[in-house]
Amino acid sequence: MLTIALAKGRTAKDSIALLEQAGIRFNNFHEESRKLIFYDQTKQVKMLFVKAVDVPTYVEQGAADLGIVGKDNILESNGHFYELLDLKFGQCKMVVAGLKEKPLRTTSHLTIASKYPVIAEKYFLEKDIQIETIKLNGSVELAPLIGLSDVIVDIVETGRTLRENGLVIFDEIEAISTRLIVNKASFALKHDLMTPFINQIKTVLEVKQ
Ligand SMILES: Nc1ncnc2c1ncn2[C@@H]1O[C@H](COP(=O)(O)OP(=O)(O)OP(=O)(O)O)[C@@H](O)[C@H]1O
Ligand SMILES: O=P(O)(O)OC[C@H]1O[C@H](OP(=O)(O)OP(=O)(O)O)[C@H](O)[C@@H]1O
Repeated sequence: MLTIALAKGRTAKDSIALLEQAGIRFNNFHEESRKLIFYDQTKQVKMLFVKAVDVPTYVEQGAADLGIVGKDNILESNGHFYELLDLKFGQCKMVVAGLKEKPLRTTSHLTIASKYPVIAEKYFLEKDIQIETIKLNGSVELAPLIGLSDVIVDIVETGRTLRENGLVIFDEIEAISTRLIVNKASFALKHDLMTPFINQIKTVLEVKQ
């Protein structure tokens, strides 16, 4: 059997739809269910329905053979696993943003608010800019408005949240989308099960292009 950790939340519907198109349909699955484990009709695939940020941990630890999760959480986890496929949904970008009347000063010490401290620190370290990171868990755009931080590192999709709070993008760090990740040992040891599974998903993605 293959175990797949699937991110709850925003991308869950698209993840389930993609697996269905690939012929993997989970019994009794609906997003409002409080169940956390689902089996496909053939009992070949077990799905763990987990918080997006935890998917890399499940896969790295081998609690799941595969994971479906955003590139943002992959980068933030610094995890050791294979990233096999770009599933092309959940598209957005990771940016540095701030108040338009307070442009980014790269010469002095900066305070960054973010849900993604690892990504933020890596970005500014590569630019040789000293930063202090304030970890927030949501509503990150508030931080520069109330003087909690100079800038933010966060996801932008439509740009509406930035716009409605008078913030602008200073730099784009990385394009984000949902990816298929695989535990390294499972990739070797469960190759016979894994290969058809991955190929089915690849075929769906090719048809969509
Ligand atoms: N506008 C967006 N905002 C946030 N994430 C987005 C957006 N568009 C696509 N995504 C992707 O969807 C994934 C899941 O987002 P979601 O908001 O459900 O998770 P989350 O940040 O863990 O939520 P929460 O902390 O509120 O539970 C993100 O990791 C990202 O890859
Ligand atoms: O560019 P937009 O389309 O406005 O989307 C971007 C917003 O969406 C996400 O927040 P989310 O909705 O997950 O809420 P949160 O603030 O609780 O993280 C992200 O952190 C931005 O705030």
